[in-house]
Amino acid sequence: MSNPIFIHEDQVKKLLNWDSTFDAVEAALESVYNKRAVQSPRTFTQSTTSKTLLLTMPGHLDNERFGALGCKLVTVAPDNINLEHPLPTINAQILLFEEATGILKAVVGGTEITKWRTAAASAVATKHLKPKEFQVLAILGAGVQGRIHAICFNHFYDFKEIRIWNHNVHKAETLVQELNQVYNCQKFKCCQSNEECVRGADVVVTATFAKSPIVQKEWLKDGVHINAVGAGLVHHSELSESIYQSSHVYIDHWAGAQTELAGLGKLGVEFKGEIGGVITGDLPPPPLDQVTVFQSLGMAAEDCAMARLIYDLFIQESNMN
Ligand SMILES: NC(=O)c1ccc[n+]([C@@H]2O[C@H](COP(=O)([O-])OP(=O)(O)OC[C@H]3O[C@@H](n4cnc5c(N)ncnc54)[C@H](O)[C@@H]3O)[C@@H](O)[C@H]2O)c1
Ligand SMILES: O=C(O)[C@@H]1CCCCN1
Repeated sequence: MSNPIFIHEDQVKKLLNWDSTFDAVEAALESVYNKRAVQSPRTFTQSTTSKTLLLTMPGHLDNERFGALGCKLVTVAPDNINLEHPLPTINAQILLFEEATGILKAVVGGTEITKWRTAAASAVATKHLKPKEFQVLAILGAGVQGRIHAICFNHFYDFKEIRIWNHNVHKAETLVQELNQVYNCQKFKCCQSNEECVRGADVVVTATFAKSPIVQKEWLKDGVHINAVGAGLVHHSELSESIYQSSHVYIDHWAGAQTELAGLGKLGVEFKGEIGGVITGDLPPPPLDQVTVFQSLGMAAEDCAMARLIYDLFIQESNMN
């Protein structure tokens, strides 16, 4: 019996690319809708001696290119950001099993994967819910997810302006400076307020730990698409109740939404369906002038698909050397 291989974060980073990530995440979302994926409910274990939360996310995906049996172990430690030498808030590992024997075949660094697949899920949802060209992107939150969404959406779209706001403005300023330098442009702009950031935007991304709404309905342009990323058991409050009640809200998976977004159900919010149904064409996207929301929770199937992708690329590369 061979030992599992370890694919470390720095190796994962070198193997990741946006187009394959997009394909893997799209396949995962579609497979969940088509019942070709199994995702047992994720568990949440709260440390009693710190703010750290440990989640287990088991899943199986039946897909020729991205099929896998795995489990992501992921921690959320919001105070990591305040350390003298800040660490990422979200850290993960993905265990990948041989399907027939159940033997552990790889431990794949899951922190970069979590970053990339979450931004890619927003890009997949945006593409299918609003198939058109955009001018202005607004990103609320300049943390790990805010940054990777800016990079991902800049890769897939030709935005004229990408605005970034953070409740601690200095962080948004630093990120904007970095991105304008990396891409040798001036399209990244720092906003002093969330309202200034959102007004007139065609696409909005919320990626914060906000515990009260940071986007109000009256700021929204007709036909805007919102990717609400910071959500889950802990809170689901980045958008005002009236946005949830008046727009077309899609989710990544029903089972997760029923438990982790039960609060929205109690407010009378009706989800239009899983984004996978829009990908397959079973659910037609709403008219382009309607406000759409992709309420992202994150799924084990996405992580399994990504771990399989990275595993295959790693083996391919090892065989060439
Ligand atoms: N849907 C998914 O699949 C998925 C995946 C990963 C992360 N997330 C969620 O995305 C969010 C951001 O994660 P991250 O990794 O970027 O974290 P991060 O710590 O790197 O960034 C969080 C940002 O939110 C800001 N923030 C903190 N408290 C705030 C508040 N009260 N109001 C407004 N802004 C506030 C911080 O200044 C920081 O810039 C979290 O809610 C996380 O749970 C979702
Ligand atoms: O789907 C995920 O991987 C993350 C884990 C942390 C909480 C939010 N969702």
